Order: sequence, then C-alpha cells, then structure tokens
Amino acid sequence: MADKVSRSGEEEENGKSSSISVSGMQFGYDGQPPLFVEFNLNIFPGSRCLLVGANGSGKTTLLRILAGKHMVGGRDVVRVLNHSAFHDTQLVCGGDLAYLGGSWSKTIGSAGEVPLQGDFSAEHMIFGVEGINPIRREKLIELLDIDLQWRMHKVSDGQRRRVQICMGLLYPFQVLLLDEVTVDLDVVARMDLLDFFREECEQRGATIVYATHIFDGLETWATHLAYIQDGELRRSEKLSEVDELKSSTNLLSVVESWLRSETKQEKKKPITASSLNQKTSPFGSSPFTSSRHMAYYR
Ligand SMILES: Nc1ncnc2c1ncn2[C@@H]1O[C@H](COP(=O)(O)OP(=O)(O)OP(=O)(O)O)[C@@H](O)[C@H]1O
Repeated sequence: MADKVSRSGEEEENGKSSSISVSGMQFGYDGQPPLFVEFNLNIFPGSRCLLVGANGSGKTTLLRILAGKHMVGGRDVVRVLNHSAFHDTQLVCGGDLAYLGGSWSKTIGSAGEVPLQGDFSAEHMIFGVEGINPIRREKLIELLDIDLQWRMHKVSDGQRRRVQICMGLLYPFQVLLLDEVTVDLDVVARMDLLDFFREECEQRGATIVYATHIFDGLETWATHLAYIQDGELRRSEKLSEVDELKSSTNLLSVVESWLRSETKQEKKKPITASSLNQKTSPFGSSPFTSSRHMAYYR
C-alpha cells in the first residue's frame, strides 16, 4: 500500500492551485504523543474528497484543523484558499470556509446538573442569519424539507440535524468540511443533499472534504479519496485511480479490506518498550509515558 501514498508537495492539478494545502504539519493533543507528524495534503477546487479511516485515526482532528479550530504551526502550514486556516478569521466569518460537524444537542446549556433548554423555531434560527440570498435559503429549506414552525427542542435528531445543515450551508462556501453529518438523515434527504453538494462543486468550483463511515452511493459521488491510518496519510488519490475499486464491487468492501489489514498489522507488532515509543515525541522517551499502544495493557 505504501507505494500509493501521496505525500508530494505538488500544488497544482490540471493547472489549478490547491484550495486546501497542508504542508509538514505536526500536531498532538496536550500530554499525548503527536497524532500528525510531517503531514502533507493537497486538495483542489471542484473536488469532493472522501476522508476515510478507522475510529481514532484522526479524521475529526484533521477537519477541525482545516476549519481553523486549532492553531497548528505557522501561517504556511495549513492553508485554505491561500489563507492561513487559523489566523485569517475572515475565511470563516465571510462564509468561504464552512465546517459542519458534531451534533446539536437539545439543551443549550446547563446550570450545574440541570439542563437548560431554549424554545427557538427553525424559522427564528434560519432567518436570524443576515445577508443571505433568499433564493439559496428557499432552496435549502425545500431541499432539507424543513418545517419553519419546528420548535428546536421538540423535534427529532434528524429534524434538528436538517436545520443545523441548512444553517451551515446558507453562505455559498468555497470550501466545505463535513464530519459525518448525514448520519441522522433518512435516505431521501441524504441523497438529495449529496446531489446538492455535487452541483455546488460542478457549478461553483467549491471543494468538499467529507469524513464518513457510510459509503452508500459515494462511489459515483466522490472524485477523490484520502485514507488516514493513525494520523498518517496512507492514500490520497482520484477515486477513478484506486486500483482495488476496478476489481471490487463497492467502496465499502475496499475500505473494509484496508481497515482489516490495518488491524492485522497492529496485532503482528512485537510489544517492546521501544515500540511503545516509536513516534518521535517529546513525551515518548519513557516506557511509562501514556500512549495509545499502552492502553491495551492496562
Ligand atoms: N480533545 C481531545 N483530547 C485528547 N485527545 C483527543 C481529543 N480528541 C481526539 N483525541 C484523540 O485523537 C485521536 C484522533 O481522534 P479523532 O477524533 O480525530 O479520530 P476520528 O478519525 O475522527 O475517529 P472517529 O472515526 O471515531 O470519529 C484519537 O486517538 C483520540 O483519542
């Protein structure tokens, strides 16, 4: 698999410069070994890139970094639309960079153990966003089949999710980062939304990165695929160039085989004090330092 890994610093595809560019990124959570070490990735305008990997491989963290939610390195390490994802706040404030992740909860806060709820209508939420093109807003409300009278604390998870998605898409984004947001949607809503995303990429040259474990219908939707294992980019290529997809029935079975072979390699690793400290890390000099590998032996 290693020969397929793309770590190139190439910044152009078909004459277009990348809309997302990560170069030599290092990142780790406080007190933990680094998750990303010398991580590189380039994604180009018009791409619909699937981000796949096992639980805990780093997909959410990567999307949050791209969304400018973590400061990582200097201004040149994580670039979105040729701006620093973290430092250039206009990217998010102006609506060019949109991130849809996590899920809205029914409660809006808590006083000690007591959850506080707010009674807001879908209309209040959606029409509360200023400066929106009314045609785009109507299109999204219709596409997501939102009833503007819904009270946000009384609707189902999927209904609340529709409002969340609608609000995230109100501005005509240039880069959209999706973290498993279609999980609560019914099949019709999911397929309509995927069609809308495709249109946005084809008509406006928008770029989408979509982290998901649900591959239904994505074989013909995605243009690119990035596969992460333990914070390492193992594959980054056009979907049409994934060899295994030529001989396999679907994306699900291809990704399943990658993840299964990951597990086997993991099991084969000899367990030694030095292997527990393999990643070069300021925290990794002692066999007693906490690490994900050590978690197996507690
Ligand atoms: N806030 C945090 N503090 C410390 N460690 C974290 C935090 N969030 C995630 N991690 C760790 O970082 C690693 C990557 O987590 P991340 O959520 O990015 O994975 P993921 O690929 O999105 O997983 P999943 O498919 O389960 O959503 C995991 O080992 C996780 O335990």
